[in-house]
Amino acid sequence: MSFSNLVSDIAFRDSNADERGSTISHAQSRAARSYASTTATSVSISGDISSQLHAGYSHPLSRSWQAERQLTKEMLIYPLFITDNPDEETPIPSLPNQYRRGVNKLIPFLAPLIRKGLSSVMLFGVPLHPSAKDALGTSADDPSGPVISAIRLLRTRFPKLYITTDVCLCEYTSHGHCGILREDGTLDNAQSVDRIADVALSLRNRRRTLRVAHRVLLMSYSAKFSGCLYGPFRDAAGSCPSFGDRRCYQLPPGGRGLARRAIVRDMNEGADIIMVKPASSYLDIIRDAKDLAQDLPVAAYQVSGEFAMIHAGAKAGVFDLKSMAFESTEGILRAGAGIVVSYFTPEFLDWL
Ligand SMILES: NCC(=O)CCC(=O)O
Ligand SMILES: [Zn+2]
Ligand SMILES: [Zn+2]
Repeated sequence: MSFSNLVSDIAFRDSNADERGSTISHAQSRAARSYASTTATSVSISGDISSQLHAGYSHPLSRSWQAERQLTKEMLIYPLFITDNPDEETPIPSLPNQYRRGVNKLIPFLAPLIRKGLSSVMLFGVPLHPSAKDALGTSADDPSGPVISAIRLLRTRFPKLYITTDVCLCEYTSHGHCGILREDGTLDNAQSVDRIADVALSLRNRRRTLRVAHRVLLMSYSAKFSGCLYGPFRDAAGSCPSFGDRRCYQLPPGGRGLARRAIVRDMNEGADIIMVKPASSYLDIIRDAKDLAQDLPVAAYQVSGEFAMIHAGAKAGVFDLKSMAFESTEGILRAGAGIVVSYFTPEFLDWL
């Protein structure tokens, strides 16, 4: 009889001990309870089993072993806002410690972070000149625009830095929506997808297709929910819609089924990474993504509103900033993410 058979046999006998009388030893009974409590939830167990869990949290190391995944520096992607004014460095009021920077400010800012272990950034373009915005988001693929200039610079100066770029039109459209609109103000999906694909190609220096451009990894914002949590980002990026909202092209917060369908669709279309955003209010969706896309890394974007809330809570004395930053991130990892896009990245590089 194998050990597990033996234990399950004991577990069975123990669970019926009240009626039949038990002859098993205390130690056996504990093993049996432990087995039963993890595998046979329908079996009711009498007696005090709480103390046997204590070993798991009585020591910092045994506590750390309880996590399937520990946060490491490599999991973090740091979002950056790049403006078209090369010398700019302006704090973003609603996004504590975050700045809009021009390309001339990037190297001095990033060099110390890279020394501390920063491995990846996500670039967002923030054109400040009103002339940079039109209905089609024409400047999104301007070769002299801020993002493409920043990519060139970072490639040269930090060859090991993993550069990711947001591909969207909202920073470049006069109406602030993420795609191309029809005359009645609704989103023209087919035209938008074509345009966004062109922008993606331009970020990869006009290779024929992204797939031909080897080593381009496609991270899909598969499960992007509409809602309140993007507010500070829109301040930062100047991408607030001038009318309406994004509810017709981002998921409704209650729409778990739609999110699951979007994840499966994107997986079938060849996404390399599935992203869920926001993160903390959508932990079930992160878990869904990990279950549905088992062979793909899952990323979670702890968005600007989540970051701002944690700062606001800490400032109000509700909790300690560092403890809360870790706790929220642990929740995101526990849900299933292996990559976290986070404005806390510079702090984590110090804390980890
Ligand atoms: N594509 C970028 C966003 O959707 C905004 C994220 C944020 O609010 O930080
Ligand atoms: Zn966006
Ligand atoms: Zn957008």
